[in-house]
Order: sequence, then structure tokens, then C-alpha cells
Amino acid sequence: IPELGVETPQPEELRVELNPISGERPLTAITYRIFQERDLIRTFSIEPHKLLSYLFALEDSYQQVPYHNKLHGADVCQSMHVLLNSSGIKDVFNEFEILAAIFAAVVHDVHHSGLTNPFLIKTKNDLAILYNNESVLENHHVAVAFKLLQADERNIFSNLSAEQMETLRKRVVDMVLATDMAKHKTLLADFQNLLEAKKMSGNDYLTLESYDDRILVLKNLIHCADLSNMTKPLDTYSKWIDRLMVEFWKQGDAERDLGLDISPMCVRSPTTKDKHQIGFINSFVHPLWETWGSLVYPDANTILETLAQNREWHEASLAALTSSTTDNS
Ligand SMILES: CCc1cc(COc2cc(C(=O)Nc3c(Cl)cncc3Cl)ccc2OC)on1
Ligand SMILES: [Zn+2]
Ligand SMILES: [Zn+2]
Repeated sequence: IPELGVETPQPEELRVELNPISGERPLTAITYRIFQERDLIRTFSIEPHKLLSYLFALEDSYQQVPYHNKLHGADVCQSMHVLLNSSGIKDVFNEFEILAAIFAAVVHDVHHSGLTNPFLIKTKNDLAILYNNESVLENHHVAVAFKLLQADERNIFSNLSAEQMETLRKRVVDMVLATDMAKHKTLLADFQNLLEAKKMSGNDYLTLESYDDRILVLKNLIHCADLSNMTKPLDTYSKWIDRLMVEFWKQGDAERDLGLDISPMCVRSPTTKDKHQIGFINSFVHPLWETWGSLVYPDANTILETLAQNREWHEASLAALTSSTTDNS
């Protein structure tokens, strides 16, 4: 693959265009690089200047909130890229599904307001009215992502056939809507049932025939990427927690000012962080990653070990915190 990912008559010009990206445009830089590395630009005859225009507009449509900003979009896209390379699924998905998965990951939280679905619903936000309280944020994210494609100079899929575009759109909508935490239990249960059935059939690697089976794995994959903070080294992980805490606590302040009940995760207290993290990892994150780990065994072993270490870190700091407070009492 040529250095800039595409044969171009003006390599210098494209290089210049790309250079300013890496500093203040992390989402564009990471996503463009992944498109190059996976040769998606050539496979789907994507015009490089359209890809840059789309990514610039997408990056600028992420709000400047503490956690759900363009860095989170870039992070989930990069995590999706790595997870798609797991040996257990490397040869399962075709290039159309990979294009949809990478695109869904980078757009999945665009224009996030830093508030939760329950908050938007209980404050009767316009978005909650528009989407009838159903996956309000996630419907908004994927609608904004496709709205940005409507401008011709940003339509990176202009060389796909109408039928290819239709399937791509369905996959992206299905994956982004699956990032709604309210769907976690059903999504994981369906995933576990699928793997159970596959194990019964005896063949050692994953064969997925139907669209429903294939998209079910991709939905869990983007959900894993969205919940991958806890599987990262502690120094990275703790930065994500602090960002999310600031975002949740700001919502808590808004709830208090509006005379609403303060959501449990949004209560400002030193033990909130550790208690909620441990509870969240135990009830959501570990079961999901354990199921993913069984699919791509042994590829996810490092991830599972890091997750366990991070949980222990919280348990130790919670013990230290509570013992010190009981001493003072
Ligand atoms: C007080 C801060 C706090 C954080 C938690 C749970 O921890 C985390 C939760 C989430 C988390 O819930 N992310 C999320 C997803 Cl995956 C989908 N829709 C909405 C959201 Cl907010 C993403 C990252 C986390 O830690 C780094 O519980 N309390
Ligand atoms: Zn989201
Ligand atoms: Zn997200």
C-alpha cells in the first residue's frame, strides 16, 4: 500500500493536508490511518479529499464535553480496529462489514450532549420527544452521521451501488443503536446463546451464515469497544474515569438545580468512583469481556487480566478509603 494509502499525482499536497491532522485532529488522523491500513480507500474507491472533508466535519460535530468528545470517538474506532484483528474473528467478516464496523465506531457518539438518556427523557428534551424515549442519544448520533454524508463533497460512499449503500446503512444503524446501555443484557444474552449453539455444533471456529448472527457479533463488538476503557493500562483507564466522572457530576449538578433526583452515578462523593466502578465492572463489563474472551480465546487473555487488575485497584483504593474514614469516625 503506498505510504499515503493511495496513488496520488500530488503526494506532497496530500501529505501537507494530512500533516496538520495528527495534532489537533486525533479522530481524523486515527480514522484516516485505519482506512489506509485496511485498504478501504481503494477497495471502495473512496475519494481521499471527501474522506478528509467528512472526517473534519464529523470531528467538529463531536461536542466539547468531558468524556463523550471526539477523543472517545477516536478511541472506540481504534479499539474496534484492534478487536477486528482478533484471531478468532479475523477471517469471519468481509470488507463491507469491516467498513461498516469502523465507520459505526467513529460516528457512534457524534453530537453527544454529555447527558444520559434518562436525563433527556425526564427533562422532556426535544430529542426525547423526537425519538419517543427510545435509544434517544443513539438514534441522534447515527442520524447526524448520515446527515453529514448528504453533502456531495463529504459523501465517502458515493462509489458504492445503491444496494451496497442500503446494506451498509442498515449495519451502521444496527451497530450504533446497539451501543445503548439499556440493551446490554439482551445483547449479551443473545450473544451467549449464539456461542453456546456454535459450540454444540462442534466446529472449532465461528461460522456465521445469517445476517442476524453476523450483525449480533458486530453489535457486541462495538459494545466491547465502547466498554474498553477498563481493559486498558491503569494510567489510561484512570484518565477516562476522571473524564466520565466530571461529565456525570455535571449532570448531577443540573439535576439538583432542576430539583430532580440525582442519578446514583452523578452523586459527588469520593467513594462514588470506586464503588460504581467495581459494581459496573462486575455487572456489565466483566461478563461481556468474558463472553468475548470465550469467542476469541486465547486472544483476550491480556484484556481479561488487565480488567481483573483494574478491578483489584479499585477494591484496594475503596478499602483504603473506607478504612481511613472509619478511623476518623
Ligand atoms: C462516577 C463515574 C463512574 C463511572 C462508572 C462506570 O464506568 C464507566 C462507564 C462507562 C459507560 O457507561 N459508558 C457508556 C456506554 Cl458504553 C454506553 N452508553 C453510555 C455510557 Cl456512559 C464508560 C467508562 C466507564 O469507566 C471508565 O460508574 N461511575
Ligand atoms: Zn453512546
Ligand atoms: Zn460511546
